[in-house]
Amino acid sequence: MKIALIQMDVTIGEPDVNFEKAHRLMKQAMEQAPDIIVLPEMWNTGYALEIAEQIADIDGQRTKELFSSFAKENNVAIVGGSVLYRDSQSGNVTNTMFVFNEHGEQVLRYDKIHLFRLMDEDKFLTAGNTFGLFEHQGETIGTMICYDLRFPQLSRKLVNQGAKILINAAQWPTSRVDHWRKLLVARAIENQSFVVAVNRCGESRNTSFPGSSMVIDPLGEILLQGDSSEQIYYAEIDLSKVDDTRKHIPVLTDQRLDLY
Ligand SMILES: NC(=O)CCC(=O)C(=O)O
Repeated sequence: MKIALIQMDVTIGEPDVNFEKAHRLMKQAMEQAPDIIVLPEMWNTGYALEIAEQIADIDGQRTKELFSSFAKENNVAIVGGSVLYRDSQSGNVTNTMFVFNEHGEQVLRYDKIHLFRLMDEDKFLTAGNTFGLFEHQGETIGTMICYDLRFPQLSRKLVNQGAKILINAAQWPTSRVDHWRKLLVARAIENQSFVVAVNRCGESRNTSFPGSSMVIDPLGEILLQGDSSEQIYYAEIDLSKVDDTRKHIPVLTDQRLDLY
């Protein structure tokens, strides 16, 4: 399975600029014919949460149109990072990931379940209540958005439901990049899963973002470590490595779910 990681800079509060860029980078990513494209967190607007009502994608219309047509035309699945989304009925604003399969069909909507207070998400956004899981080429993939990474219970839940790859889409600042790297490796080792993590790069409102997108294998080996520039990275994933690792040390089988 070949995965393209789109590590993009995001222009805060400017959906038109970000849509144009995401589309351009997605087209560029197709030059190496990936099976899946992954975008970072809230790539449509950045954290301009105080004007969320004006700039959020209403009912995800624009995002869904782009992903559906692109996926179908290019025969590629899209894990759409996340977008700032506004529901036209309830008015609720969410940090929402859409996944489209290679036929252009939506296969997942996941609203971030852990809102990050340090960046005021709790003041402006509504948290989701469901999990990020979808099937691709007969395999189960689990998804998380940024801060979700700090909750090992969530990734274990996704893995217990069959995930062999955990994807995290993020806007994780440079000041805590050390946590980012260590937690990603920990999630891969403890769950004996591939971890594919796509972070934004660049700077917004005096906060810098390190890029540092990563791909880690089920033994915790780092297969890809991004730098801080706008880039598309590629990783080939051999899922038999997950089965081999889980056979060698059967952590999932040995869980005491009767006790915890
Ligand atoms: N966008 C986020 O959820 C950021 C999470 C973060 O920075 C962290 O330290 O956790």
